Parts: sequence; structure tokens; C-alpha cells
Amino acid sequence: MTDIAIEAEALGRRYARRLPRRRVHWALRECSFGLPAGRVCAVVGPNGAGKSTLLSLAAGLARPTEGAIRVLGKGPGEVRERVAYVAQGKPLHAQLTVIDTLRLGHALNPARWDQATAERIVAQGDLDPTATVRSLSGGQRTRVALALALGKRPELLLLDEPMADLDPLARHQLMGELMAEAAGHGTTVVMSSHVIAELEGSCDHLLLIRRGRVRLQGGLEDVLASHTLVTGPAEASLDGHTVIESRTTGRQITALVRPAGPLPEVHEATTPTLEELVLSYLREPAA
Ligand SMILES: Nc1ncnc2c1ncn2[C@@H]1O[C@H](COP(=O)(O)OP(=O)(O)OP(=O)(O)O)[C@@H](O)[C@H]1O
Repeated sequence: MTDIAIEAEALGRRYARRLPRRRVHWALRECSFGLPAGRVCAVVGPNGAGKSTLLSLAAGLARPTEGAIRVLGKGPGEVRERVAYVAQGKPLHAQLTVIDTLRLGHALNPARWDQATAERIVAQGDLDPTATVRSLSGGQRTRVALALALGKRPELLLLDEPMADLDPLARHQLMGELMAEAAGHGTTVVMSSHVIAELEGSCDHLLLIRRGRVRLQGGLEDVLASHTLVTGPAEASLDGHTVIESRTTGRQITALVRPAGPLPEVHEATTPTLEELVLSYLREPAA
């Protein structure tokens, strides 16, 4: 088993847009990173940053335009059986019932299928197993998609905004299932989300993408510890430190910095929360 679940080297994906004018658009460019196996990794970034593109490349549903991506030490197409992917639109067969959807999951993954887990996730949502997928609400479909993904007992679980349409209780309960899966079976979970609160406390690795580039990556504790949120008088100098973002209110400055050494004593310094860190990187002027 490899120590790195996903390894990208100068990864790029370009789309050709026809309208309004034919032009080439890079959804991802020069992305190099390694996600350690057995971790729960948050993929964050603004709308259109390239998160879904990255997950679909890892799932082997799209091909890189340049560079390379390796998943569980191999090409994404070679490890499909060991990887589960829940895409943003949660594609399922609308005409199948819930129970037939799980049967199909079993038929497609006979060697690894965990019926008990899949059934438990469906049952916790109080779903009628004989209902067709077409008749389910968006959140109920998400539950079935997650039941299929976890039933597959994957080594790598790729989730594209999995919790977006779930109610708070379902969100809490399914996050618990995901965390138990990761802890109990050493599953690597890579999850994109805009809800930072749901990532805090569950993720231990961060990949922040902005405008198709990896802007920040690493173990969550290390990433947070390498930044400082400072407040102090507006005229106090932060020269020599890397200022990610700063805002001045009246005579006070608040800034997220990567300190290069001790900060001036006039500043009050704290370690940022994940939310503060992500917001600062998203607000950062053109990186
Ligand atoms: N099939 C496609 N054809 C053309 N452009 C595309 C296609 N898919 C994505 N893009 C473009 O690639 C960029 C990245 O899109 P992507 O869906 O990966 O972003 P995202 O970070 O997942 O966004 P969101 O948070 O809104 O889901 C966007 O500018 C998008 O318009």
C-alpha cells in the first residue's frame, strides 16, 4: 500500500469554450501536491476554482491536458474498484428503487461490497427501500449516493460537496459515518466543501485551490500553526512577513500573516481558525 493516496505533478486540465467566443480555459494549471493516505482531506476554494475538475481527474472520469495524477500509486483508470466517487450532481439511476440501487452496487462490487453499512445508512434516513430514486428529495438521493459509496468499502473516497443538500441532523450523522469509516478502515477521504464549519474538527489535511492553482496544502495543524492572525495599530509595520490579507478599520489593522520571525510587540497575535484562514485566502487580492 502506498503512503500517498493522490499525487499530482504539474497537473493541468483545459476546456475549450465555444461561446460567446471560442477560447481556451484552464480549469487547473501546474498543480503539484501529495495527499497522504489514511487522512481526511478538505478541498476548499471559491466557485469555479477547479475543485470538481480535480476530483473528476482523480476519479478517472476526465483526463489531464498536461502533467500527471496518480491514485493509490497507479493511473486513476487502474484503481476504479478501490475508489468511490460521489459527484456533485449525485448521478443515480432515477428509475431504480433504493433497494435495487444497492443491489446494483453489490453486483458491480462483488468482492468488496458491505451490504450492512449501505443498508444502515439508508435506514437511518428513514427511506422507503421500495421508493424509486426519481421520487426522492435531493437530500435523500445524497444519502443513497453515500450509502453506495461507503458500501463499496473503498480505499479512497472522493466526495464533491457531499453535504450540500442535507439537513443539519443528516449532515451530522453522515459526517459521523464518514469519520468512523476513515478511522475504522484507514480509508482516505477527500472532500470538497464550502461549509468550513463542517470540515473543522473532521479534516486533518487541507488543499486550498484558487483560480486553478494550489494555493495552500499540508497537514491542517501545520498549516494553521504556520499562520498568525494579528491585530494592532494601523501604522505598525509588518515588513518582512508574508501578509496574506489585511484590513484596516479606523486606526486598527487585522491581518493574516505567515511570520518570518518574531512579530512587533504592538500586535496581538493568535493562531487562526480554519474559517479565518480560508476566508483570508479567498479574500486575498489576486494571488
Ligand atoms: N465541462 C466544462 N466545460 C467548460 N468549462 C468547464 C467545464 N467544467 C468546468 N469548467 C470550468 O472550469 C473551471 C473550474 O470548474 P470546477 O467545476 O472544477 O470548479 P469548482 O471549484 O468545483 O466550483 P464550485 O465550487 O462552483 O463547484 C470553471 O471556470 C468552469 O467554468
